[in-house]
Amino acid sequence: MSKILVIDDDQDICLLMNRFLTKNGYEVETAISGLLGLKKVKEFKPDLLLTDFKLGDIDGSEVLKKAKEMMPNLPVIVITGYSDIKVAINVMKMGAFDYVTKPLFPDEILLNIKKALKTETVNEDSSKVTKSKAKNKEANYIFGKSAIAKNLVKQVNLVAPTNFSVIIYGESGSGKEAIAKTIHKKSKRKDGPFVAMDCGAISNELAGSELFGHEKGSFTGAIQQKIGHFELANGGTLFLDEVANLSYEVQVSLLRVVQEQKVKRIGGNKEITLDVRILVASNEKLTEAISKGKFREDLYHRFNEFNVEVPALRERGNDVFEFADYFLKETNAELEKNVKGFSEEVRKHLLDYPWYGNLRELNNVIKRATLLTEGELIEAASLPFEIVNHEKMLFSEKKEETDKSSTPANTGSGHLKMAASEAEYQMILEALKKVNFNKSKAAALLDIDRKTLYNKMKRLKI
Ligand SMILES: Nc1ncnc2c1ncn2[C@@H]1O[C@H](COP(=O)(O)OP(=O)(O)OP(=O)(O)O)[C@@H](O)[C@H]1O
Repeated sequence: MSKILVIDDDQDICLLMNRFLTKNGYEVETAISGLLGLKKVKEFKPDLLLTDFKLGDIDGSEVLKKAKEMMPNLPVIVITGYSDIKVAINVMKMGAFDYVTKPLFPDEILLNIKKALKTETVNEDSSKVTKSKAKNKEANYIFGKSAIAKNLVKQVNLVAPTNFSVIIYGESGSGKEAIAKTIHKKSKRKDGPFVAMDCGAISNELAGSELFGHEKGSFTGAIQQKIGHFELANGGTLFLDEVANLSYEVQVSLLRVVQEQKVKRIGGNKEITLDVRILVASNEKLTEAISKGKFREDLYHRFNEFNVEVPALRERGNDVFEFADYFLKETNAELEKNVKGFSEEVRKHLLDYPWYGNLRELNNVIKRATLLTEGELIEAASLPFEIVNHEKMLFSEKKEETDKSSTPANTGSGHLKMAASEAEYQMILEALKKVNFNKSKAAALLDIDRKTLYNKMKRLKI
């Protein structure tokens, strides 16, 4: 029976999740603060951690970091509000398995939990699993038809058959790992292992032994021999995601291993000869990391035999529909549903929204919308408020900025009614944002009843 720890400062959510997950066959523990939660990570040793981001004491990123220090392979799902999508992107960079947005839908959480528990982490015997997963993904890989996508395909096809190291740049969630897998699958090494390591998620102390392995007893805590990722990837490809996060000392050892194509486990004497192709990814330019003193220039030159830019989803134009159809098909299969497509209004939002979290965000939005859809088409009502209203919210943010620099004297004249509506619009939007778009809470904050709030939102087209 898998063990799940739920951390949420809302007692009711803890209670509900406990009941729901227990009913679904999990052993559950809950904690109502970050610090209590961390104590339970140590004692309960969960197989999965589900944590809210906004906790009473420390925040979700702190919980994630500390929990990963204690249990590096623990999958962590973080709960955020949709208005905090940038928070979600950051926790993903820090090694969260996934994020879910509020309001919570138990079925969606269950789906994520099952996926997280099924995904095997790279360890001594998992290189085969990684191999077969890469095969599946390649069959379903969507390239898109936009000019920018065609250019990406050209670059991938060009570099894949060579033995070049490649730096893959791209925003979070844009598909860097998917590109790395594709390069591997199109290379002569395709029958060898593809091993991925997320350098953003791992502490400095552990990064060395994850990469190079260690012998039993080589340091306190090394209770067993560990085979490093280089050895696991021998004969295949090693993908180092967020490579600029490795400490300077680890970078020194990494350079030596890459240059000599030989590795010694920490505390060991035997040299193991390697044949490993290295692909790395970063969402900041490594040249910038060099100028900040975060990344070694010699290592950069080793890796920079070729580089590939994965475009942001917002730059791919109509490709968004191809991805959306693909994610819908996948979700239909997963949920045994038969949602046929998207309404015209939804298609418009898919195209207009800036997708800060790229393909990962699109995938999550489509999953939830599919779950909520009972008819044949996904309608705008199943999309998050922030996506449907993003233009208004952008406008309100811009307006806030201009308002800060304006004085009553220079704001010009206007109609009194318009000014009153505008003020009302701003106050309602602010209140909604403050309470994560919970309408009951927003009504309480504004000291009006829910019905009045609904009417005003309708009139003001919020
Ligand atoms: N071309 C593609 N076709 C279908 N799905 C894709 C494609 N590229 C990426 N995905 C999906 O989008 C999600 C994000 O992709 P991926 O993990 O490769 O992004 P990333 O840039 O490596 O993210 P991060 O910056 O967080 O490491 C994954 O669920 C992946 O399966």
